[in-house]
Amino acid sequence: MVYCSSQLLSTSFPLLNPKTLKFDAKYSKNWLPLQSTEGLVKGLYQTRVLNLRAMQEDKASAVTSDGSELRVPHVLTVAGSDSGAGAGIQADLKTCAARGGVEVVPEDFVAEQLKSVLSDMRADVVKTGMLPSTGIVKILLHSLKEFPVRALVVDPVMVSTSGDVLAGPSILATFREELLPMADIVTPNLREASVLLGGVQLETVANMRSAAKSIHDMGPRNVLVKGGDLPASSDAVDIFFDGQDFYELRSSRVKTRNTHGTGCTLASCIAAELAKGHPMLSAVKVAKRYIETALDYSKDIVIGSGLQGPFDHLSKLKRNVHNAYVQRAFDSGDLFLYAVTDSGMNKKWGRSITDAVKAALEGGATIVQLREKDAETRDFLEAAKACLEICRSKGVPLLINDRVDVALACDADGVHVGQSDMPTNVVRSLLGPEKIIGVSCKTPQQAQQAWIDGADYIGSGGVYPTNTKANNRTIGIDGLKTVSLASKLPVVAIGGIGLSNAQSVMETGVPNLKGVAVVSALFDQECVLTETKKLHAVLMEAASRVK
Ligand SMILES: Cc1ncc(COP(=O)(O)OP(=O)(O)O)c(N)n1
Ligand SMILES: Cc1ncsc1CCOP(=O)(O)O
Ligand SMILES: [Mg+2]
Repeated sequence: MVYCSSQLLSTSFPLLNPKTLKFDAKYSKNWLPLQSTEGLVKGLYQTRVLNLRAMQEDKASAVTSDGSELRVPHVLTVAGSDSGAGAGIQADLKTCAARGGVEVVPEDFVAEQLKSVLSDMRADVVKTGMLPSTGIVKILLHSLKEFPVRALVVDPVMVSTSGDVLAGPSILATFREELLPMADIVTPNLREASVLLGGVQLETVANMRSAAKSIHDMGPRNVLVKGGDLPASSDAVDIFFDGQDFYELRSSRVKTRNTHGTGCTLASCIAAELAKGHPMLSAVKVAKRYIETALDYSKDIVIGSGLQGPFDHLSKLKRNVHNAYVQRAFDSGDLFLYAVTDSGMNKKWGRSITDAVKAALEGGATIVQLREKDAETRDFLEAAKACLEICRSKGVPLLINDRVDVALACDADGVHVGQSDMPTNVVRSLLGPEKIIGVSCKTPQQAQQAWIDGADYIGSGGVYPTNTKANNRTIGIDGLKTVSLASKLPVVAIGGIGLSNAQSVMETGVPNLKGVAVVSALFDQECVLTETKKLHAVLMEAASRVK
């Protein structure tokens, strides 16, 4: 058992040549001063070249030009070292580098180092991996009581993905009685869940659900039972339980031997997302998608000759090395006033797409979709790039309707697809874990499938008859309710919605109905700005009544 003693907390993609990847003090010359221009600070935030000494001097934060403090998300992991660099601290480091996070604990002063790091650098999240003795667990718990953090992520590493037993039974009682009650999330694989529960057989998804419930009874706020080893399952199914609801998280099983370190990586990714301030369920979903994407990206690489090989944590960074934009996480509140453009309507009123989008944003649109059915691909792409710049300047997500190719080409925030468009799971695999994907659903079955396929929200309608989409079946308020109740995904209502009926839509009383998507009510109008402002006011009024 070794604790990594590197001085460097994290690294950045300019340094991430896999052949030369080292965590070495010599990289400190790459340190960019934290007290600098906002642009540089943002660049730093994105590239995360963090040097321990500088971090200590600057208290892990910087001041932007508007005087606000910029906190650097910080994950401290306390885990074992894997000399093969696929699991343990090495997997944690690479995951945090890929997802944006920081960490390391020196070797022989566990208690002192925990104290010095937690007291001085204000870690947001602590993630644990292999903890070899009750002594170390107790030191950790003592430090966390003295210096509380926002979240504790416990990967109860007792049995590796390869089946090796990594922590003896002596530690089990301490895990159950002391560590788990402190955890915000615990992420056992099937074997670990079984060990925690005294050796019960876990062979089905139903078994995993009851295991998640029983482990939750031991005290952690959330439990993720990972079903990667579930026999006879074509999907990789995990069960997330937050004490109230169960969520079945599915991803396609990537056929590869390179699964070494997936457990560490998943927990590290959850920690990194929590450190960035994302809610638990969204952190877990992003982490699962990140694993799926990274496994798929590196399924064919051959490293070593063992039964399992490591995968490539930094695949996404390598693909997007020139792309400095860091997309913020999707928030269901973004669906509140969803503006969907229509090239025909803009032409009719003699305005460009960009002017239409600018006006909608000024009027209070909270998300924009470019639905340009008649546009030539090249024109669509140019318009999308221009609109994306406008939307990003306002912090509003921009989605592309139907055209995954256009979304990829301009790096849009996401895509909306319908039942006859590209399948959602394929869109997810093309866009990666972070992009926003919306799916049109008219039935409960479609809504359930949307969740399974990795959608972020559902668009449901037409709630009322519409002239905008030909031959569109109207499902009414009752249809909207049925679809919404069939899913935990947030829902936006669409179809024939405008000033006269938006309030009744919002007052349907379904908790996951988060807003309305409108085309003609905004864009088949003389003044987009005025109409958007009016609709915004109606929605605000409806929201205040619902509260
Ligand atoms: C938010 C939102 N919901 C539903 C749709 C409709 O999508 P689809 O069924 O694919 O039909 P087209 O819009 O492509 O004609 C949507 N675009 N947006
Ligand atoms: C794209 C779409 N999908 C279902 S209804 C609809 C059209 C909505 O347009 P409008 O808001 O003008 O009724
Ligand atoms: Mg479509």
